[in-house]
Amino acid sequence: MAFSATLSCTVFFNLHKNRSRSSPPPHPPPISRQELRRSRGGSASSRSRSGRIRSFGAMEAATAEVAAAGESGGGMAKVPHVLTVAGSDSGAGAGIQADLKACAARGVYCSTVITAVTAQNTVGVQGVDNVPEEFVAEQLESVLSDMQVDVVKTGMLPSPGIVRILRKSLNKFPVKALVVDPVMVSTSGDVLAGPSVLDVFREELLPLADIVTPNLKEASALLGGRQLETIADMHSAVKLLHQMGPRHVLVKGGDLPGSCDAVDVFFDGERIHDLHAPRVKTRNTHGTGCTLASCIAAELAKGSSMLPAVQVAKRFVENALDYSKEISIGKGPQGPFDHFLMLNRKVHNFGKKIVLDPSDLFLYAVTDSGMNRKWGRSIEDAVKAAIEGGATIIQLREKDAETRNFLEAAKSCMEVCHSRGVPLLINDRIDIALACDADGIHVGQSDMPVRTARTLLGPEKIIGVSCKTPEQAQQAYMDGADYIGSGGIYPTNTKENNLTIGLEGLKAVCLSSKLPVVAIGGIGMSNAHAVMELGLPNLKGVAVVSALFDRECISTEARKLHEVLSGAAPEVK
Ligand SMILES: Cc1ncc(COP(=O)(O)OP(=O)(O)O)c(N)n1
Ligand SMILES: Cc1nc(C(=O)O)sc1CCOP(=O)(O)O
Ligand SMILES: [Mg+2]
Repeated sequence: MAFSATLSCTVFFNLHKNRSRSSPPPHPPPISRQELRRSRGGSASSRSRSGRIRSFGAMEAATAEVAAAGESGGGMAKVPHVLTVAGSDSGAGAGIQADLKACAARGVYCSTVITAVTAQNTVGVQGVDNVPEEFVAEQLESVLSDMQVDVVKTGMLPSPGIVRILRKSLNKFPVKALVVDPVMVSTSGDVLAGPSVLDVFREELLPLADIVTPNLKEASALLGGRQLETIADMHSAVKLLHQMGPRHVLVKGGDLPGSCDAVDVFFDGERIHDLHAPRVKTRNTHGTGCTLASCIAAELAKGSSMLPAVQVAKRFVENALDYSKEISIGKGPQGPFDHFLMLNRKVHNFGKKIVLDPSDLFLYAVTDSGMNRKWGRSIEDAVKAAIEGGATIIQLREKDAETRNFLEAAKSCMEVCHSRGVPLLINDRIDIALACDADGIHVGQSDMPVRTARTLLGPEKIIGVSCKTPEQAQQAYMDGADYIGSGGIYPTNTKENNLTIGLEGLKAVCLSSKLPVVAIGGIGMSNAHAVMELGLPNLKGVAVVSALFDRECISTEARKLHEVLSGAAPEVK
């Protein structure tokens, strides 16, 4: 493997070195089979007519090595692979860049054949430079001759010649599916493929397509300027487009006037499906067409059939738009969205606090639904009062709450906590933590294992784990927990059948782990000082339930406890 990687880099470097943007060399014909054969067995590189060095010998050797490893069952797995044949968008919202991001987000490898380079931003398209047709052919040959492409997805095909070249390549190197996004006009209204392309597009490409995905304007152009203003018009359009040869048609109704849903119409040659989705209100829609088509291609590459592929792709785009509503890139009317935001919300962070500061454990307030009910308080009001009194971190421990109520309360508490700069953790329920985008969770020894929780939550979330023994404390560190909750320090009525480990047990846990520790169980005004007096460097605070929430005035109790912990006031008996 390492050997092939070295050779591949050499090939890239040699080609790259010899291509200067300022003085483009005359383009040589695509690599011929003969040329490849000539170079076999000979030197590791050969000089083409343009003077560029091509390391065909090296490339062949590398290919042979990989093929041999595959044949010998060397544990190599075929990765689903989409090749996008499209234009580059310098603003990276659409085109090749959107295709790469969409495929990566869907877990599919994406190679690229660039047909044109656009100078583009959120305002519009400032310039277009088509890649010479021979060089589009060369890119196609390079990828398709080597890389086991499953699905080809097309975007901007700016000249009839490029469409013909693509058709020839597809005849030479058949793939499982062809997804055609007939990009003609950019979202800003700039023309990316003129009327001269339309005929050859209809005649040469659509008959090969497994699906074509025009928006209303593109469908209208393909149908000779037919007016498409209603869903009934879209129904006629899909049938007419189907007669041009593609096996499936998806006409996207995003621009349909007066509809509150985004309705796309799908036709498989037999049945029409109206695919409804709620319209996401956002400025960040640049690149949705490219992304949708790439996601369809990605799902097909994974082995999906067409309708499920379209449905998954639609949901992905909706989700990405929804998650990206708040982002602002560029000054123009239409911004790009973020394909990875739903995976990496915390990377963006939007100014929120994300990692645990050990001093956050100082006065750790853990809620209890029974106590709030008893005192007639909402969880949100209880949390507000605890923070007002000085709580430094909140855990929602709602053992008997119904899921939907818990989630709604958790969302409100997130607002309360974040507006006050206090982290919010969820006890036990990773589903709730994910759904409300909490700062993390607290798990016990019989809850979800820390490693699994980490995989689900990602590297930025806080994970606390309960430990009663030194062994558990060592394991918590190895599993990647952020802190330890250790108890019960004293007997408690809040948690049934809880083992009391005492101050000695707490000391043993603290000494056997490098993690910050918070003490819990039966702690209140009368004994908090004794706990902190142990003076262990990683003992960072106390966690309390009843001492705050089973009292008449939560904020007053929190304030008094804070003072005791700070050593600013004498112990209250
Ligand atoms: C800070 C803190 N420490 C310990 C616990 C107890 O968690 P667990 O052992 O999972 O028990 P339950 O709270 O789920 O009953 C905690 N919640 N918080
Ligand atoms: C939730 C919890 N965990 C404990 C442990 O020992 O791990 S003791 C406990 C209950 C703590 O409630 P109070 O502050 O009312 O005693
Ligand atoms: Mg638990």
